[in-house]
Amino acid sequence: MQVSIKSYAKVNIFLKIAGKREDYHEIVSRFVRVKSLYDTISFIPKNETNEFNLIGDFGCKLEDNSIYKAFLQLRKYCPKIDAFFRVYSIKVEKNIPEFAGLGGGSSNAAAFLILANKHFNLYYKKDKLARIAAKIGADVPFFVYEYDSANVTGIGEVVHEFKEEPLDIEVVTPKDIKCHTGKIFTCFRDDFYNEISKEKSKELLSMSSKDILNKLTIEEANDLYLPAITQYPQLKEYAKTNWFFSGSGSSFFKVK
Ligand SMILES: C[C@](O)(CO)[C@H](O)COP(=O)(O)OP(=O)(O)OC[C@H]1O[C@@H](n2ccc(N)nc2=O)[C@H](O)[C@@H]1O
Ligand SMILES: Nc1ncnc2c1ncn2[C@@H]1O[C@H](COP(=O)(O)OP(=O)(O)OP(=O)(O)O)[C@@H](O)[C@H]1O
Repeated sequence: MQVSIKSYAKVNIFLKIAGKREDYHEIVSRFVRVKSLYDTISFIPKNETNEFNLIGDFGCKLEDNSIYKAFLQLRKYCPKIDAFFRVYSIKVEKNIPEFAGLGGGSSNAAAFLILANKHFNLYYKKDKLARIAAKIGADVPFFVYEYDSANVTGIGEVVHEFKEEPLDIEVVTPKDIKCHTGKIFTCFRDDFYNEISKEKSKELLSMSSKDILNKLTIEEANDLYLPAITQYPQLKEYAKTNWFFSGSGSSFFKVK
């Protein structure tokens, strides 16, 4: 029986804004998993609390943890998991930095859903898991599909695999800069708002990640880069030739 799973980080090869939806923004993006950077999530048969018990180095309260949110969502469909997680704990070996644009929290939630789906023999198809995932966070459906590379649109709920050669990605995360996604989107909305055209979206979604990175500058590839350096000017010290910016930051990446 499988009791542990790798929970990979992602980078956004490009990230453009296509519109607004209530407090959120619709995105057009290529997500690529970083195979060298992952957390490990395990179900372990020891829990002295008789409550849901999450062990790991997190910077947030249990109620805010994406894994706990995933548990609450899944429990609606499968109440028996409640009794199981009073006896078992969830242990997370955390390597993906937080507030880094690498989707760590979202990846952990998806990994929990995938592992639970196997462990409890639920046989939920990916589309059903992705619908549950969308209730937890914008980036969670991408991670549920386990694609190495995918085009992601809507608020993150539309995920299509993009078949391309595997990419070896190097990531640098500034240690002292924690980028708050909401703050950066607000800055984008107030001072940088611009929507990508349908033609440009189509073009980018059809290009390989390597071609996109050869063609675009860091500012062109990621609409959140200028708002991010406006909010966190220290980021500029990390901007180097041929490096790109992931999500709402703070991580930079390049393809090796
Ligand atoms: C920008 C990306 O990193 C791209 O991968 C993600 O879409 C961000 O996803 P995330 O960190 O899971 O973001 P959330 O925690 O859901 O949202 C934090 C805040 O960012 C803003 N937000 C987030 C995602 C989105 N598509 N539009 C937004 O405007 C919202 O104000 C939201 O309240
Ligand atoms: N399982 C988790 N692992 C890491 N952070 C989590 C988790 N659950 C909730 N969080 C919280 O989510 C917030 C953002 O962290 P996270 O690493 O998910 O996002 P991020 O680096 O901004 O990624 P992205 O913007 O690409 O989604 C922080 O407040 C963090 O404490």
